[in-house]
Amino acid sequence: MGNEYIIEANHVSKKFKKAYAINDLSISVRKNSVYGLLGPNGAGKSTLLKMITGIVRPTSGEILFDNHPWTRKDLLNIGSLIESPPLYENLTAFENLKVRAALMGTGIDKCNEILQKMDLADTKNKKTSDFSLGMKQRLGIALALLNSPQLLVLDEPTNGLDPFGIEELRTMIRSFAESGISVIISSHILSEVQQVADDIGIIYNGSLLYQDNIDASENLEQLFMEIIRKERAS
Ligand SMILES: Nc1ncnc2c1ncn2[C@@H]1O[C@H](COP(=O)(O)OP(=O)(O)OP(=O)(O)O)[C@@H](O)[C@H]1O
Repeated sequence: MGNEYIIEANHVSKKFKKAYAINDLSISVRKNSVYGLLGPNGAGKSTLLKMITGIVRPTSGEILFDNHPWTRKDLLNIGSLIESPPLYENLTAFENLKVRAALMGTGIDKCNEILQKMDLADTKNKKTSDFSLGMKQRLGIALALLNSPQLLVLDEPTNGLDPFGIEELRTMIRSFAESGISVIISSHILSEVQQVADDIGIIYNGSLLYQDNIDASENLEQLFMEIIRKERAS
């Protein structure tokens, strides 16, 4: 049997000037699972995800990707959508994918397959400047899937989406995990994470306060509030 985890962060810290955004934090993300990263504003979620995707370098500690120390090469196996999707607004969805595919040496067939998978196949000649927010998010994820990653990192992917868009994305995220892609998703919308995640981690002030499996019967809101309140009071 291979290694159980796609990502393990061991005692990772990130200091910006004088303050720690992440402070001695350790998490483990199981393969083929959806991991929900929760925490209030400013908790350090984005900073952690940026370290996993190589945008920010840890000040100390180590991140393992599939049981070896993270290196830039691992980015070939990581797809990410952090902040807004990097789109050429004057191009169509297919053209956006084609540009990225050419850079990565990926074939056109893959672009068509992903357009289909992300429910964008019928956008034809529409420029992405005319896309709805949901379509733009889906195209952002499509771009992240182009290199057939083992890990998909999504930072607040449902921000600004309507309930239909959120539901659609949830179904897609579940299907990724079922097809062998591990997913890390950050959010501060608890109900949304509860419906999609297998495991959750709650971070606050740069530290991990809680990590466990989650199921529908759990009162996540109560758990979250209790954990954060207890920490604030200490
Ligand atoms: N480039 C930077 N320079 C200085 N401080 C930063 C930088 N990036 C993040 N921080 C600080 O690190 C802390 C954590 O920020 P981060 O964006 O990771 O939190 P978050 O949990 O993603 O918050 P939100 O839910 O509001 O997006 C904050 O105090 C933030 O001000």
